[in-house]
Amino acid sequence: MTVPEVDQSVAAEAAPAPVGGVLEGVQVSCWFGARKVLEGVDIKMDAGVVTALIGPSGCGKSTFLRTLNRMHELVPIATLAGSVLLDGHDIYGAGLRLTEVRRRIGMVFQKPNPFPAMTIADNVAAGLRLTGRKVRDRDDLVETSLRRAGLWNEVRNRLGAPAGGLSGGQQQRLCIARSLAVSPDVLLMDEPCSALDPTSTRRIEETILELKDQVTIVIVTHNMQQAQRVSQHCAFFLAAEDEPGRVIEQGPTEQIFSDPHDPRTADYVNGRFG
Ligand SMILES: Nc1ncnc2c1ncn2[C@@H]1O[C@H](COP(=O)(O)OP(=O)(O)OP(=O)(O)O)[C@@H](O)[C@H]1O
Repeated sequence: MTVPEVDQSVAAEAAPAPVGGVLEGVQVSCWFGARKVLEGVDIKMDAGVVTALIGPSGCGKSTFLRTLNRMHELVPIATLAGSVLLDGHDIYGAGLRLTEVRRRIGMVFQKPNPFPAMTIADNVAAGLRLTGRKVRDRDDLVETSLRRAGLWNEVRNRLGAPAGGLSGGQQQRLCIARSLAVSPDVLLMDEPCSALDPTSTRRIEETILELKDQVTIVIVTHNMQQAQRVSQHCAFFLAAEDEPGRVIEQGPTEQIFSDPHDPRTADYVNGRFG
């Protein structure tokens, strides 16, 4: 029996275009007080692509991530140069309000941070209140968001129970659902699995891959296997002694891991330091 060939052009046409924002850091430099910690970072984070930020501790990955939804400025001594564009509009410019920036560019943190005494359903809807959004069918939004975060089947019968009763991995997926409920264009994830066991980690990674074409994802990770499993674009950050961090190399994840151009990238991805 012959196996029919797949017409790639038809398959490509049939696949829906990825949804999500295009986020671009342009010559981003950061300071804490007089200390410069990041130098001239240029990274384009495309829709339909998971971008991984990798590099040893202290090289500025989280700082860069926090510039991407204006969380960097929450630190009183923090300053920034350069620009961050969301679909071509500067998120630091006058045209975009801060609440709109934070709605369109969500963040998931290292440690799951649901409101523990609040119900599971209320946690999902909490972002609506914070961003001043109204929805016609709250129950539908709760279900859709939990489904997108891969948590629905596990919690559908206890939506009124407190979120504090969920496992760590479930709490992290609840936080992802809470972020998704306000329809962000971009989801920033700062080591989202570092507090989780391997099974929960795999579940989050599956969720990331399921969401890839629905929202642009940028993830900071120390786990090289994770970067390879979930990302398609990868940027390697490094800070030399007493120097600010910078991007040494970036490109398709496969190339960064199999054929890095810079010997420092090769040393890092092969575990020779960091
Ligand atoms: N709130 C802050 N005040 C002063 N310095 C800070 C602050 N946050 C970060 N830094 C400094 O900025 C530099 C970059 O830190 P950052 O957390 O961005 O690095 P990182 O690559 O994300 O590290 P890790 O992988 O350990 O999280 C470090 O030298 C750090 O000490």
